[in-house]
Amino acid sequence: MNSESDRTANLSVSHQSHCRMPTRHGCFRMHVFEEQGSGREHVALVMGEPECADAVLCRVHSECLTGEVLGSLRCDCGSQLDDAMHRIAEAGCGVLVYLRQEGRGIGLTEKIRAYALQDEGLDTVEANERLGFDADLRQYGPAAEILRWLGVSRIRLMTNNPAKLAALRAEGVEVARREAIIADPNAHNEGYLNTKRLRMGHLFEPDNSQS
Ligand SMILES: Nc1nc2c(ncn2[C@@H]2O[C@H](COP(=O)(O)OP(=O)(O)OP(=O)(O)O)[C@@H](O)[C@H]2O)c(=O)[nH]1
Ligand SMILES: [Zn+2]
Repeated sequence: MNSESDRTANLSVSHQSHCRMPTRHGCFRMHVFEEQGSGREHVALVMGEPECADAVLCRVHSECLTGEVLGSLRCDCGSQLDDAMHRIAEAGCGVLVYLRQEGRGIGLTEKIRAYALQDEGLDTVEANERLGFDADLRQYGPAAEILRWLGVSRIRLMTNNPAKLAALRAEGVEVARREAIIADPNAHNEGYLNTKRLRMGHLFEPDNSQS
């Protein structure tokens, strides 16, 4: 790992605090980072010694209060988060970066407005556009900085989202491999998952791939 001053030069996130975090998946180290400007508090959950490992198992996950806290079945976020933590614990080493960019970056209020529009028949992309937003406003610079702070440069990324893969690579993270992270569909999220596949290019085949 680089020195503290090397690791914090020109960063838009700054490390705030850390602790031991026992979970039902195992015991992680939890780090909190504050993003300058927005004040968003991003999280990293770390298991093992990822700075010593090659191609660290990694999930970069965006906040979804409804799916993760309330058990909403409108999306697949809750089960993806669970699966990612389980897989990192099974590997004994890995990093979960949890980014506070709710609703693909539009925030909770607007996401719930978008859900209401989806109940009227719009799909998830159309609903964002009707509200005056692009389909996806998320940024992955903070995730790349957090990984660098942790001393992680090469990862195996658990995702189905090729845009996330490309964005992390553009931010300087070396993604050695993509690993699929597929949740079981249900009657409430089938349409959403289809839109992600057809309009947002998400890959839902179980095979892992290089790209
Ligand atoms: N605006 C909006 N955001 C949504 C909607 N459903 C889920 N989200 C948000 O979408 C984000 C998760 O994005 P997903 O597209 O499900 O997954 P991903 O992280 O891009 O891709 P994976 O790595 O494959 O999971 C979270 O921030 C959710 O709050 C929706 O209908 N509208
Ligand atoms: Zn969700």
